Amino acid sequence: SIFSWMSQFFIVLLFLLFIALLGYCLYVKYVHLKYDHIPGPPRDSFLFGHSSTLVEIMKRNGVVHDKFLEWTEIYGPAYRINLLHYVMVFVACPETTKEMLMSPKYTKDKFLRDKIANLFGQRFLGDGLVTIRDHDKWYKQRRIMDPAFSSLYLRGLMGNFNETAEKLMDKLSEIADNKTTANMLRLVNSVTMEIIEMFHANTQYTETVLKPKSTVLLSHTNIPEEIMTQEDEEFMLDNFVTFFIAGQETTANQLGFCIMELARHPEILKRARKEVDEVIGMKQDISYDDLGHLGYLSQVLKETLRIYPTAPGTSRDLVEDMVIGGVHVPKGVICIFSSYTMGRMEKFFKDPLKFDPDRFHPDAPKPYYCYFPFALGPRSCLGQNFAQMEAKVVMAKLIQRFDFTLPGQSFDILDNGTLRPKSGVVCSIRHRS
Ligand code: HEM
Repeated sequence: SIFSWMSQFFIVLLFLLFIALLGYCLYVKYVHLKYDHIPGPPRDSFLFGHSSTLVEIMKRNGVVHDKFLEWTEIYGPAYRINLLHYVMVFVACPETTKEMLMSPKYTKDKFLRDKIANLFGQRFLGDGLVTIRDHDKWYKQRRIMDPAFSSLYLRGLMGNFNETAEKLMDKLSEIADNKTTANMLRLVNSVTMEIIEMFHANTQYTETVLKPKSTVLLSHTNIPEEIMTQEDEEFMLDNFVTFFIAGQETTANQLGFCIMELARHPEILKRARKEVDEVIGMKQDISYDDLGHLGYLSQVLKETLRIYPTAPGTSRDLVEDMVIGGVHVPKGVICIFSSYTMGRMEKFFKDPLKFDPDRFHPDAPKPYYCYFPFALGPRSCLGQNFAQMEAKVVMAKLIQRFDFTLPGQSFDILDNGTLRPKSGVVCSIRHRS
């Protein structure tokens, strides 16, 4: 009858599923055998590895990176975590960081980008420049984008940076007059949002990037006209989205943390203010050359990203066996590089939780592959200079005109993939006396 036929069918199906599951479990076991010599915390479960510890931290709005830091301190510069048949190795070894990030051989890993993007951050959705993995395709596109971030173009954006930051100053002026408080994180978010919109609308940029046959483009990149295709243009449109995600919040969050730390450290604020007064004085418009003279403010911004790297790390596929920090790591794992972890290790930065911009004094030794808030090497941040110019203009104007204090709030981090100040940095604002 049809019933016995169906029950037979289900029995066979169940049997096949059982075999498939068994096969998969054996494969997971094989993966464990292959990589378990790499030190690491005990697994929560055979199949799901360490994920329940991490999910639990995320559920209570904790910072997973603090767990990664703790594990690095316990298990050393190459430790392992598992999820299903995937193995991730967290690297806190400067030599390996140098070797893997500086070479195009180690491509961005597929797994983290495709499958659990939410676990480690959702900032790099889409098929834009951040997420593309194929080296040749990426290289071609990056060469097309580069001129839009050249110092020539960035110089031309100073007017926009000033104008947008000026709007924030108007709002702050009103807040100071009314003696109310300001959610600084929200306010700087509207600045970075407006700037990135402006950047997209900017005709020079549109011409450079979207009109492939423009002479500007060709002279800057030496790309023969005929290799620009319809597909390239679509790709560039994807990058609009990417730039929003990669560039807007990361910069706003950096500004938020920076304001938070300056409000917390009046002596550092005082030093930054002295420099701003010397370089800019009472001037309203900040010039490109002024930015070059704001050395201490640059140090403050760098130190902000050491403790609070708003895009905390990056990852690569290990395509060949390697010895990392004395541990033999067979190829096939995903290597995770965390500027958050390395930036907070006593081994690399003495008294790591102390906010001290002098670590980045021009005479101080440069951090050796243990500080990379914009990643490193060929896949490093394209918007780094853009972001730091923007941040400097906003900070310089703020310091020039206002006093700000934090009336009793937390300094906690909210980890949403990108890191941001949990409290929103609510400040009392006064006109400078
Ligand atoms: C403080 C602000 C910023 C921080 C901390 C930051 C950080 C980073 C990091 C860590 C990466 C590497 C990502 C990865 O390996 O997956 C990256 C890539 C990238 N960022 Fe930024 N970023 C910032 C601002 C910006 C801005 C303002 C833009 C654009 C206007 C931008 C555009 C990009 C692009 C296009 C890439 C991909 C580069 C490539 O792979 O060729 N970023 N950024």
